Amino acid sequence: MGQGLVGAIHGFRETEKSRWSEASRAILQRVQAAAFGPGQTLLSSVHVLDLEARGYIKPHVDSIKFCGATIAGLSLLSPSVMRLVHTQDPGEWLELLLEPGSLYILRGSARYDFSHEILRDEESFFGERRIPRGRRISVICRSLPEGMGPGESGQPPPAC
Ligand SMILES: O=C(O)CCC(=O)C(=O)O
Ligand SMILES: [Fe+2]
Repeated sequence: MGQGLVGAIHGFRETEKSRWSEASRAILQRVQAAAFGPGQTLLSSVHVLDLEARGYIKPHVDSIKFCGATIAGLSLLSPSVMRLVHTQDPGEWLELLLEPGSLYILRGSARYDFSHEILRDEESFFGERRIPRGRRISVICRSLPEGMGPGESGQPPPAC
């Protein structure tokens, strides 16, 4: 696990999955086509995170050692709010409403210069709108760090 994430996620279980049904593979291929460039190699397994209704993710930047330039996450079941905050200027922030079935893509400045977090139920508002949190499952694809071949990732982190 990347150092950035230790202790960042509360109320969860997770797995790394590399074998998928044909139907799921078709969906993952759409995610990959939308989010990743032809020059990007993906981590060999996909990260599946199951957050309970009271679970949440504290602000963090995914490890630059274990994860490359792009993070793409498919959200399932409960809607949630993801907040991005600039690491050098906390006054610069934005929130994303992650509807079930939606895909977010963090790359460029959003990947490196902003932390991301998933708000806990008590704080789960999108603007004025209350977004009650239930169980949420996310399916997260990440690229490998630049210059790292698929066989060189060492211990694949359960999460970045
Ligand atoms: O659940 C998500 O969509 C994000 C998870 C996350 O930030 C992480 O595993 O690093
Ligand atoms: Fe993350």
